[in-house]
Amino acid sequence: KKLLKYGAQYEGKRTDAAMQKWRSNRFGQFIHWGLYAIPGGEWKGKTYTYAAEFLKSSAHIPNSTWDSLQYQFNPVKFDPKTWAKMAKKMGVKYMTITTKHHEGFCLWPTQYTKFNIGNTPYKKDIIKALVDAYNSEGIDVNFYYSVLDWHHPDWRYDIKTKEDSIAFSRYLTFAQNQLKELAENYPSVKGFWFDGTWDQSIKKNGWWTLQVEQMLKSIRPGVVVNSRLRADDYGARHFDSNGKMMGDYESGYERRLPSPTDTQVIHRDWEACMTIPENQWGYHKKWDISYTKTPLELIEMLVQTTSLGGNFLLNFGPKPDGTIRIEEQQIAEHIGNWMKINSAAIYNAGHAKGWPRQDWGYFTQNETTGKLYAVVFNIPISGILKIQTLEGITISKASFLEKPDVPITVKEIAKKQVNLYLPQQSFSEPFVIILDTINEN
Ligand SMILES: C#C[C@@H]1N[C@@H](C)[C@@H](O)[C@H]1O
Repeated sequence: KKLLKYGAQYEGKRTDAAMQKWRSNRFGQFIHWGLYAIPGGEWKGKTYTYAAEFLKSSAHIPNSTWDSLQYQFNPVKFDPKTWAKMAKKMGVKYMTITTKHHEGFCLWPTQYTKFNIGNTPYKKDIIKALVDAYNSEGIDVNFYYSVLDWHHPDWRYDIKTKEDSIAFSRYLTFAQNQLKELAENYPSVKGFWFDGTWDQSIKKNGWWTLQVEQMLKSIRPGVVVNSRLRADDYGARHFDSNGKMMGDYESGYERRLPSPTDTQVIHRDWEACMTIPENQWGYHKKWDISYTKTPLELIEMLVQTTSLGGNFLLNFGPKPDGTIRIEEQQIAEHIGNWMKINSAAIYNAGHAKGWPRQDWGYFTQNETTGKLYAVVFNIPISGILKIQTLEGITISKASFLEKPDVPITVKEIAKKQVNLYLPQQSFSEPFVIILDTINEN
């Protein structure tokens, strides 16, 4: 066991109201928007297949060229209320917006660099507009902030010389000032989602990552900070050198989920962030440049995440004109229609202790009422859902969340073995069954 100054500051899940709200939200919308939306993955007539928000590096574009995109940024069709209403209908309870991505362009009128929305034809504070619009729909807003900054002259990937060290300390002061500005100027912010913290320069400055977390929590008590910010005394990230998670939730699941049987994750708060295309966070002109996930695949990811006690953050990459591309709108609508009927199995729900992943789907359980849900994705040919119950637990009743009056026959066929007999009908969407249980223990 190492003595750490910059390791995990506490163990176990936070139980305060702000964290309970963050946890109960379960389903969030990620938004990646910046100058990279303008070229949309294409440069000088060539299409780049790598992530569109990385086009600057994929196409080896110098800062002088890339940064001049700011003079073209003018999302004339941007209406934050339209985005917020779409998000509300989709059923998200929170949204995480890129205040500054790796390109270093800031969507708020920061006083610490001119490379911001104020110096574009659009001029207006996009962060404030989004915070106000989403909050008025009852949706919490978190800020994504990239510590990695391709634009800033004092950014360093590693600290090799005295000059590096002097420059990088200037950069850390700049970044901390920006974060202070974000925490102070947008008081309703509920969380900070850090990215771009994988380089040696940050690993060698773990002290700064703790200092930033403590600063944010002193300015905004209750604010939630992801594990990805943190490096400890030895440069260990997410988990300190003693294996303890740093920050308030684990944010290592990017474009992947834990395996459905990986019950390690249920012991901590965690979030998976997910792209709809294979690997595009920012807007790419060619939607079909890679596989794009269907609404049903995304709904299953949301349910699988909930069943393992995590949050699911689904990404949208708005167009340079400020509209949401039609493919994303259609997916949002499909998911929203499903959530309208089934959100009881998601909101304030989590891992159903002792009820493992089934071939036909997942269990989730309401954190407050203990109500147990079975979310069915794969109906067996037999039409029988087989459930292995816990010792001393029997299922007394099963009913469809959507149509409670349609009976589902329940039959205990052996000790701890129950059959649910589904009605002979076809289902075109995943559905939720409420399970009433009796505890004979
Ligand atoms: C790599 C990388 C970044 N991390 C994701 C959350 C996106 O911001 C992507 O650009």
